[in-house]
Amino acid sequence: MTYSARVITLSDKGYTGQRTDTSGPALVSRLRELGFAVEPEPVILPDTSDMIEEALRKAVKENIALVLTTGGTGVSPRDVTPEATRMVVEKEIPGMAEAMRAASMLKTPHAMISRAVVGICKASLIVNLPGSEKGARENLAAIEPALFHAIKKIHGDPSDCASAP
Ligand SMILES: Nc1ncnc2c1ncn2[C@@H]1O[C@H](COP(=O)(O)OP(=O)(O)OP(=O)(O)O)[C@@H](O)[C@H]1O
Ligand SMILES: Nc1nc2c(c(=O)[nH]1)N[C@H]1C(S)=C(S)[C@@H](COP(=O)(O)O)O[C@H]1N2
Repeated sequence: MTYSARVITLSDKGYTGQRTDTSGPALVSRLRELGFAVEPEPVILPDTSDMIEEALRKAVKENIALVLTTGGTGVSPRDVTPEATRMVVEKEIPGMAEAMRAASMLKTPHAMISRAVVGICKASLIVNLPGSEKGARENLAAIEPALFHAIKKIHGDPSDCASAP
């Protein structure tokens, strides 16, 4: 089974062309390696709550199985990705967000600043990742071991959890 995926980059500088978005393309590339049918171009938006919420709802409506966001998880005044994500998700998966922070703390103490949220809306798993390419890659790597199992369960796989790889 091939699952669909979309990457959404949240970056004021990326949106206005002041910075080249390398985090979005890095995530697209990793998702492709993992076997997702991922759209080649990341969606780039500014750190604006309404626009983020709208983009997430659109992805849910289109039944995108995995939506990765990168950026806006920190504590800068304009960082609103977790709040916008919470407006959309019906269930949070705190363990996945905690796993990302725990693994990231082994890389940098700044990891504790990320307020990333992971949650589900209908058939979509939404994962917030930090903005830097390094942070985005490392956080995704932390949840990769449970990613397909989570997505299969979201899509109603009735198999026994204990027997799943
Ligand atoms: N989309 C991106 N691609 C590449 N590097 C990024 C991206 N977003 C952030 N970074 C890097 O991560 C660092 C921390 O990200 P953060 O979002 O706090 O920066 P920022 O300058 O507030 O970004 P922005 O104004 O674009 O939202 C940035 O200084 C930059 O080096
Ligand atoms: N694994 C990992 N997690 C990380 C980082 C990193 O380099 N590696 N960067 C941290 C930093 S510096 C910040 S400010 C927060 C939030 O980043 P964001 O505001 O760009 O989303 O993510 C953190 N999480």
